[in-house]
Amino acid sequence: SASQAQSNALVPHGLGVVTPYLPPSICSVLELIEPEEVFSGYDNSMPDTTDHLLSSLNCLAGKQLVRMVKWAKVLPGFRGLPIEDQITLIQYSWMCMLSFCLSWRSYKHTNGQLLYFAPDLIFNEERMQLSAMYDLCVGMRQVSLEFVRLQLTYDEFLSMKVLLLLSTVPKEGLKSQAAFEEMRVNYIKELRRSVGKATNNSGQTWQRFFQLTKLLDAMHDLVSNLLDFCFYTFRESEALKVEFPDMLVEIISDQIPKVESGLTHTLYFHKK
Ligand SMILES: Cc1noc(COc2cccc(F)c2F)c1-c1ccc(CNS(=O)(=O)C2(C)CC2)cc1
Repeated sequence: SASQAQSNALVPHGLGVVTPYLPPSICSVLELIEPEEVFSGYDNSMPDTTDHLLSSLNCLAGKQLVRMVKWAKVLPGFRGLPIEDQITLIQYSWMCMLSFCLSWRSYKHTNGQLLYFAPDLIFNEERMQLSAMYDLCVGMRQVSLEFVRLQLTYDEFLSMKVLLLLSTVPKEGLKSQAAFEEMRVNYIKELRRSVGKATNNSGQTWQRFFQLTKLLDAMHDLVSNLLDFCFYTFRESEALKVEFPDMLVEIISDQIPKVESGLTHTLYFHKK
């Protein structure tokens, strides 16, 4: 059996004492491949204007997307999916992933008080008002405050983030639905392990797992409003003087027709 093979795969070293070889755990790989924080390059000396704020958010999103694609390519199990499915999953989940990472940074750096888009682009109440998406910012801050209430751990965050990558699929199914479902089940197990660690495998484990999967479901409702705002801003970008980097233009142009013709399907953990 695999575990027998594992225990036989003893690694001899200098002292003649052998230690059993154990492959790195999934959560240690997720910690290793997590991208560094990105600076937005926002010119904080300039007065805040709506178009300057939104254009800077877009520039930041473009940089974060480049890192997200690099991250996905080394994400355990993702490379095994057909390239078309890899592209589809990133295209459908990018807003959800960026938002979830925003919530984590806001939780870690500001305890859910501010929206920590980047070290040089932090939204306080005033910038949220000026951004023309106050309600969306408040919604995001609520997610951050939920992380504070739950004292979300890094390992729980990392496995939840992979589950968000694997939560929006084409209605007609992926090219390799079986490979996708196997990967998704593995990361649900990984989340379960992270929750077990966070609760010392007490009776609280299942209650916490329930709360975290409820939180994942809630992300989709917020993100669908964000996407509406995104598509509107994208269509009116000339008139609104909001710049979109090429990376974003490409991904949004592809995504709009699919979302608006109802071709996407979100996998919820709980019934509505
Ligand atoms: C970067 C980045 N870090 O998190 C997020 C997502 O979270 C939110 C983004 C804005 C307001 C919120 F309340 C959010 F929660 C992004 C991000 C930035 C730009 C775009 C595309 N542009 S856009 O039209 O959607 C817009 C938002 C600039 C107006 C998409 C994501």
